[in-house]
Amino acid sequence: MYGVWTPEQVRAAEEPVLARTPEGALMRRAARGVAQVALAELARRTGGVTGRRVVVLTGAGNNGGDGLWAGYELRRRGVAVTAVLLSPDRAHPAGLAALRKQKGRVVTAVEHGVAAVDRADLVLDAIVGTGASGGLRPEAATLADAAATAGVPVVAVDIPSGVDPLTGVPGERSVHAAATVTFGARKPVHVLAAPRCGPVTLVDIGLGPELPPAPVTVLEAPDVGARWPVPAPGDDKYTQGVVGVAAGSATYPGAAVLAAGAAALATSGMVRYAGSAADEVRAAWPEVVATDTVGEAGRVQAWVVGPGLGTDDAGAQTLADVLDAGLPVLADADAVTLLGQHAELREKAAGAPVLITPHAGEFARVAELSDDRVGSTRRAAADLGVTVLLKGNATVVAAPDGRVLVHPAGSAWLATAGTGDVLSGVAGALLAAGLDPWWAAGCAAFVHARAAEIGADGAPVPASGVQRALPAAIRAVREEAR
Ligand SMILES: NC(=O)C1=CN([C@@H]2O[C@H](COP(=O)(O)OP(=O)(O)OC[C@H]3O[C@@H](n4cnc5c(N)ncnc54)[C@H](OP(=O)(O)O)[C@@H]3O)[C@@H](O)[C@H]2O)[C@@H](O)CC1
Ligand SMILES: [K+]
Repeated sequence: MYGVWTPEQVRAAEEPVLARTPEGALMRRAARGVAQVALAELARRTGGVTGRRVVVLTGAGNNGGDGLWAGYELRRRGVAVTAVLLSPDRAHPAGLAALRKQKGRVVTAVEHGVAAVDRADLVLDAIVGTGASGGLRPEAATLADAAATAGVPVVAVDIPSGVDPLTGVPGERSVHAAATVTFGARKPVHVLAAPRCGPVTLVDIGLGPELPPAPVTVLEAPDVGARWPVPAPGDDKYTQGVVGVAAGSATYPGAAVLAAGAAALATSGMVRYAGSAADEVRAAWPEVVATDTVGEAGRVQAWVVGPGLGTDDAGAQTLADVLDAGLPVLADADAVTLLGQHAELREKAAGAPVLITPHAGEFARVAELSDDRVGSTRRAAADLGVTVLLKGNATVVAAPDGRVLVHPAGSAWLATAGTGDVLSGVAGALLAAGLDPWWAAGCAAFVHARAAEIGADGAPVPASGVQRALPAAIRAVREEAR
């Protein structure tokens, strides 16, 4: 796992390090990291570096300074470097002088910049970094658009300019980077807007000891694989955790089949189903023990409730029954809507080991959702007293105690109907196996995304295909944990 820090925390950590290092040393280190990545990209894409053309889009702040110093490093390796200065009077003086001394070309008129970008092999985006506010200004946007139109790859310095460093929300016009080089610590934009950043390289500038505990964690395959519940020699079907699934209806049996099947594939204990889609569930998953009501279901260690449940009185009663059982609960879809509608259900859930898994629309029924998805999810978890998993391009999970994780989107394959039902079955199975809701949510989101990638394999995949790929995904993360 690795941590993510806010731009403010990174700036605070930089201060003491800047104070004890010679002037400019941090920036030089950052710039060398940028140059290394740029050289590797040039070599990979064009087969060489000498004489290749790199354009540095240069803003007025220290991000522009990084770019100019990176340009200087590239000149020393024989690269033809042109810096386009967006604020000529405020360009970083030492960086500019160094680049000029190495005979780098410097232009200030936007049309000259556009012409240079058109002919470039690579563009360095040093327009703006953590000091950004709002989308790109018109001149910067014209240059970024020119790179996109000409199909010239962009390496972003620290962050893709025009994308909010804290929320990852792109401004109206912003940079699409092929790769990003960041310094000191990863920032939220790198995981919330991963597709905008491309692969992110982290350059160590010695901030480690100055950083507070990470406010946001990102899980990696070994974290998930090591925690995935598998039977030990003494286990039987009960000791591994029995999942109860209260989902689906005669009108929507599919949700029940997807959730119950996913639960059956996620861990090897036992799955019980309670609801009006019992026949369909039995037909698809003969190993699932199906009954009509929660009361008849027999003992379980955790409940999955909500997908396809309906939001009428019967649905509310089912949710109340499940919450009254005093077991870990995964509440998704209609169960989230019901929590939004009924204060007494929210009271039952508060403080219990409950995980809710809303998409943005459902989230807005239980809490306020702003552009700051991490902040919104953290607040919702604290206010509701339950763990919250907010679905979306990047998944955000927050526990009431303040722990937050983000699962960066690797692909968009999961944006299809029914995949949420699969996720709920997987997360419910992990709750039944004894994982705490935050870990259950993080591990389920990880494996779910991996299953989508495996299932898709370059072509759209329906939810049942994601479900079928679960064993391969679990196998892969367990393998990576070895
Ligand atoms: N501290 C250090 O030693 C180290 C710092 N490091 C580097 O410094 C970066 C932070 O530098 P920073 O604080 O100078 O701010 P920065 O991101 O360059 O932006 C400010 C400038 O951008 C402008 N601007 C704002 N919004 C804009 C927009 N939407 N579109 C266009 N322009 C916009 C704004 O203009 P103004 O509002 O003043 O007119 C202002 O001039 C950090 O990301 C990292 O790269 C590394 O070298 C490691 C060592
Ligand atoms: K940038």
